Amino acid sequence: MIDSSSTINDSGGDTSHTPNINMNSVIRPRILLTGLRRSGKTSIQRVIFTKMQPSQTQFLESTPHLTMNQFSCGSFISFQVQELPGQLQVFTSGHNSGIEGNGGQASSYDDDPMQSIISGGYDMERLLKRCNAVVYIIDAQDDYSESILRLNTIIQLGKRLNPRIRYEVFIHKVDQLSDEAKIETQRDIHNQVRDRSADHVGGMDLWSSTSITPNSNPQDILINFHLTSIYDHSIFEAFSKVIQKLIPQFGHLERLLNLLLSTSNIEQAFLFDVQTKISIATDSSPTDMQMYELCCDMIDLLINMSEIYGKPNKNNARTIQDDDDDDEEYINERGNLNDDDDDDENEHHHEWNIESQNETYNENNVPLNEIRSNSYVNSPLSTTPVINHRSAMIETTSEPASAVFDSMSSSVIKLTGGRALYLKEINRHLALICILREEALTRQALIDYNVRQLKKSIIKLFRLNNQLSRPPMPPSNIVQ
Ligand SMILES: Nc1nc2c(ncn2[C@@H]2O[C@H](COP(=O)(O)OP(=O)(O)OP(=O)(O)O)[C@@H](O)[C@H]2O)c(=O)[nH]1
Repeated sequence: MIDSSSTINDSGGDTSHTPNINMNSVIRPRILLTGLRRSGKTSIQRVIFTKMQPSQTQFLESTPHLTMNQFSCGSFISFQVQELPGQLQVFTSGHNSGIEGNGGQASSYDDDPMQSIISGGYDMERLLKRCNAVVYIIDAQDDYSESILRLNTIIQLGKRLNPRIRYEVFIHKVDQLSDEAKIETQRDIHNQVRDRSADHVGGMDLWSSTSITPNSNPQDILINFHLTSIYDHSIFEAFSKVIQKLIPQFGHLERLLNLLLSTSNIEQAFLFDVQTKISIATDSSPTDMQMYELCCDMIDLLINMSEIYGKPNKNNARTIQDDDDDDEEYINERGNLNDDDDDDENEHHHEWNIESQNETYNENNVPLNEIRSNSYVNSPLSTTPVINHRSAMIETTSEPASAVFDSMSSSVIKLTGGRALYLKEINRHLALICILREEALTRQALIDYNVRQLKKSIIKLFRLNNQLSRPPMPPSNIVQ
């Protein structure tokens, strides 16, 4: 996805807009991603959003400047990730409300067009005022006392400027730690952050109301700790939790999934963004990490099998303009419901029933005619990070949404141990994955029906949201 219309100023905020891109009207939560240098900030983004192999991240170079990526999943979720470089001195002594310098590294940027930003300092106050969540990365393999000090400084500043910020602390690179060491490290970091926070308020322990389970009192600090690594699914799960808390519709989605569970004899349900494998919603039961991993593997399996054995659907030949259009068609055209009935049959036979068409593809497997007519880059549906005009500050990649994930995509996998996984496409970017007992599949027609109703409800929910977030159109009879 990417919105190529905005530029960011030294504080990372939007400063200009082009009028014709829908995404500008969509609420876009901001995540400030920070931590000491080499803690793993860039690696996390690359692994989640650009499918970089974890082992490749060791060749990443240090990020010298503030970067901003904008992401969206379907027409549903859109958010910005601002990565604050680790090597910068965020707070200089005697001035704790802004970033004054760059920790003595200005000289290395003397010829850099970004110099004014670096030497002029990032406006930390503005960054914190405008962000919804701070994701703070602590390298668990390193001595983390300095990192905790810095986190605490940010928390104190944020508490004053924007008490509603959520702090999501990723205790990162735990792949090298034993299970006991992980728990011990988490406890130690939690205690240190709490103790330092208590020091700052004159010994008063705000943490009695702080949280791992955040309290609703706006004066409280909303802080959560996650054990993460790019070498397993923990980073996807942790980032999913961050995103879920920022999605205004999450409560509605959770209720819809709960309803599906209770009516269809399903144990757990996830709504996944297929491209990133971020789960944007789950039912309210506790997440089973093993099942979460199986769901991620199921997405990979389905996409890989479809790419090998499937062919792009004829329906995909039309240009990708907006999922809203797709959604409307889905709701309005009985034909699509019939397609779903075909899907059900497809599930039984595990076929990748995608019709062929004559198209030219680029190296990313994107039909060229689609690129010409409406680039994925500007599609509000794509998950692809898009570059901004201020290219020195904006990271970009161009991974298109999968050309083979469409309304025909569905699968049922029976696991050993009597359980099964059930996957169904919701829209071009979202998949519903359910975990259920194999016996529940004897009533698969009921499940299919309920899933179709769920799909319609989700599409309507987000259509409504999009309508509400768009500025009202001026009456057509007014001459401007
Ligand atoms: N073992 C392990 N190494 C990791 C993990 N995540 C990142 N790394 C490694 O940590 C190193 C630093 O990663 P980066 O992503 O460049 O760190 P950064 O925070 O962006 O660094 P700066 O740009 O300098 O602030 C790389 O060698 C990564 O391969 C992880 O989960 N486990």
